[in-house]
Amino acid sequence: MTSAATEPTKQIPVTVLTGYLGAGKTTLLNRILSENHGQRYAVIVNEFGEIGIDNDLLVESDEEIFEMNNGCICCTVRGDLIRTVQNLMKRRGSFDAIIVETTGVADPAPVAQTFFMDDDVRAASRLDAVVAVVDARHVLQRLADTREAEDQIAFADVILLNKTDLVSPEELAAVEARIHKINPYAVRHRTERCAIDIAKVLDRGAFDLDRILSLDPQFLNTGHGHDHHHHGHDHDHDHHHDHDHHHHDHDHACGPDCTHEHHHHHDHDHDHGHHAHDHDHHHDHDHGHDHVCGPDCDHDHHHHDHDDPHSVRSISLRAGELDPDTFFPWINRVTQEDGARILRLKGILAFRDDPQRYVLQGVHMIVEGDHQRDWKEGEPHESRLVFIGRELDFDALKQGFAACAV
Ligand SMILES: Nc1nc2c(ncn2[C@@H]2O[C@H](COP(=O)(O)OP(=O)(O)OP(=O)(O)O)[C@@H](O)[C@H]2O)c(=O)[nH]1
Repeated sequence: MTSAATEPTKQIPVTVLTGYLGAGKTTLLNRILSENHGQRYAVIVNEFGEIGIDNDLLVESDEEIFEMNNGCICCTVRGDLIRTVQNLMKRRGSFDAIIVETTGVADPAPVAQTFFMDDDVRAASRLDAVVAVVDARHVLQRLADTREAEDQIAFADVILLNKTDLVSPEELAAVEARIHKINPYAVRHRTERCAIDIAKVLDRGAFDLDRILSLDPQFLNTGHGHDHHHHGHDHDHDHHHDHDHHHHDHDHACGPDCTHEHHHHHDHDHDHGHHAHDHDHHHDHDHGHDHVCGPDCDHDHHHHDHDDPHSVRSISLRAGELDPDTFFPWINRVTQEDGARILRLKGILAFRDDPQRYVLQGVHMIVEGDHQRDWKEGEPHESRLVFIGRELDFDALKQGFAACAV
């Protein structure tokens, strides 16, 4: 094990975990956190959507989890990420490696760039690999209707072709061929539920700056536009947004009317060795739909243009206890009828007379759920459900969910 005390100049390896919504990033992270590998990881998670469900879906572990909960990744990820990493660097020696889980709709390039932009961060850390988890079942669809899915694959050093159980061998071969065409350089592994030897994912020393510069000559050039159109592949995407990530400064602040909430890292109490993940979110969660920056916000909203009905948006619903006899028929109907538009759904649910928390997860029409753990003493029996998708009927979802409350 490495510690800053013995090797002060050792750079901390950073793994950036990417992959589209629902591909299996959290599943992989949970494997990493559960495995007995003798390493200590600092994990930074960033999620799309306002209520901190992802953190609740992580296994309880000794690891420290820093959550950057920004509904709109394009606004704040880099400033927040730099601050988070800078803070981490002050406590070097208490962990061996950093894992950054990006939100499913993120282009991984700005996240990776962060580790080259800031001098302190660059001196203290080294980008080890960009690992992309790919949903074998849905990836062809995603490549057709988003550009982030392709960016994620193009930037990856290691690709886990996951959910192999949901496709036929022929479909799998077609998906592999497509991925190879986008990125012939990445090491590919086929996985089911991200089952893989962790050594194949972490500490690979795989990030290849030369290759990235050939994809994106501006990668290190933080003052200029970040032009992704260099992949040299024959994709026919309609690039309707301009990828000028670099207009942001590192430390930009939103305008006075911006309703974003910043600084959401919950530094899980480290003094007790084992952290009670009490998820004490000190930000209020009263957002309804995705918040929108104010008129003075100078951010580029290319990732999700809030006015574009086709862009990816999320809604967070809350209720108390639910009646399972109403809820399950409703959610089945919603996912069957609207499944095509639902990129992702996640819920932590309280059912009437049920001593356990129930976790519900879905990607399009595939939905699964299970009890997670007992409700803790004094923990409010609250239900939270997040939908992320395109052209969702927010009012209908709201009403439908409300009707399931006891
Ligand atoms: N059938 C099947 N389901 C899987 C596999 N891997 C993950 N899942 C399920 O797919 C859903 C999404 O997995 P997550 O690990 O939460 O995906 P994610 O990429 O973290 O999702 P976001 O954070 O929302 O982007 C969950 O219900 C998983 O249980 C797999 O190999 N096969």
